[in-house]
Amino acid sequence: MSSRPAPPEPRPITEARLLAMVNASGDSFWESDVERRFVHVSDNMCRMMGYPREELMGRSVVDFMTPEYRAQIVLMAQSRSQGDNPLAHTQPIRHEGEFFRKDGSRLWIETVSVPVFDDGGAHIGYFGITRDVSERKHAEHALREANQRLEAQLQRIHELHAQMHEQSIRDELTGVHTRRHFVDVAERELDRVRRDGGALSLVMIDLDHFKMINDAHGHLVGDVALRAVGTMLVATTRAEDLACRLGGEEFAVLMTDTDHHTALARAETWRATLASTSVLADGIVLRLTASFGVATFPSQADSLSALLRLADSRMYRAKAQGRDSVFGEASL
Ligand SMILES: Nc1nc2c(ncn2[C@@H]2O[C@H](COP(=O)(O)OP(=O)(O)OP(=O)(O)O)[C@@H](O)[C@H]2O)c(=O)[nH]1
Repeated sequence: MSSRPAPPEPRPITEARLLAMVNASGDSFWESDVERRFVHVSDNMCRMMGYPREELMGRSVVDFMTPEYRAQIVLMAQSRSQGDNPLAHTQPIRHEGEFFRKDGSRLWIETVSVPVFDDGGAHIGYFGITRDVSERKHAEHALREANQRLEAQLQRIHELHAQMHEQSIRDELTGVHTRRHFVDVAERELDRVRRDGGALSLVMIDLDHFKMINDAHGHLVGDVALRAVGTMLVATTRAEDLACRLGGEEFAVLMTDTDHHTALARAETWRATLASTSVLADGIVLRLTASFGVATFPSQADSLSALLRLADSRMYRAKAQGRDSVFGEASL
């Protein structure tokens, strides 16, 4: 039977072995006086900084910091000295920043430092462990950049989405809204009036003798005229109004919170504007007029279809009485 080997003798830790252990950890170790001038730097510290030991000894750790890092350290020192915690100066502090290496390159490091006191309790300097965190910092930077790119792409997608939506509800030729969008919004607005009270009005607009323009000058000239009407409506309607092209040379404007009297006056303004404006198309000067029918919800019609029918019939009354005019209830 073999006897068990005797247990090893406990070894007291010596400074040399302690340093070997610190070096084996891969971290860098240093000690400074109260002015933060190095009084000891480990092999790893020299390697990491790219300096021979003799060029580091006696220099202040602050000399190697980038200006941003220095500013951060000054701020930290200020906030610690302003604090009322008497233990503040005995606590370890952790900070991150960039050092300049001997070859001028920058190195991201993380440092934990603690104040050092002599046996009599006098503050004699600092002890620090410093670690190269460049890889993590570069990864964080790359991640931040990737996030920023992603956010920019998302923003662009939102913009395109909004642009596509805007295009889908706009009539391509005239720039006013499409009939479908008009019906959606109008139904919602009628519901709102049913719920909250008030009134809204609809103006139906039909260009006069438009066929003659097409026949005399061609469809493209007719298109220019339609575009001019659209531009005039977009420019002269309020943000809360909804101008649309119902089809062909027929337009409509839905006016929220507008009584019949006001709607008639607004329609008269559009009639006069159109009649006094010349449109230049392909070298031809066109004079346009239109007939307007005005109807108001809920006093004159109880649904959207009834409102459209009433405005349409009044628009035909305006045509019948000689065109270039506005017809509404007050005209009866
Ligand atoms: N250029 C062009 N013409 C269009 C468009 N849509 C409809 N039209 C024309 O608009 C004209 C409408 O004519 P009509 O409905 O007879 O009415 P009008 O000539 O305006 O006469 P009144 O309405 O009675 O004053 C037709 O010639 C259609 O071809 C379009 O998108 N572009």
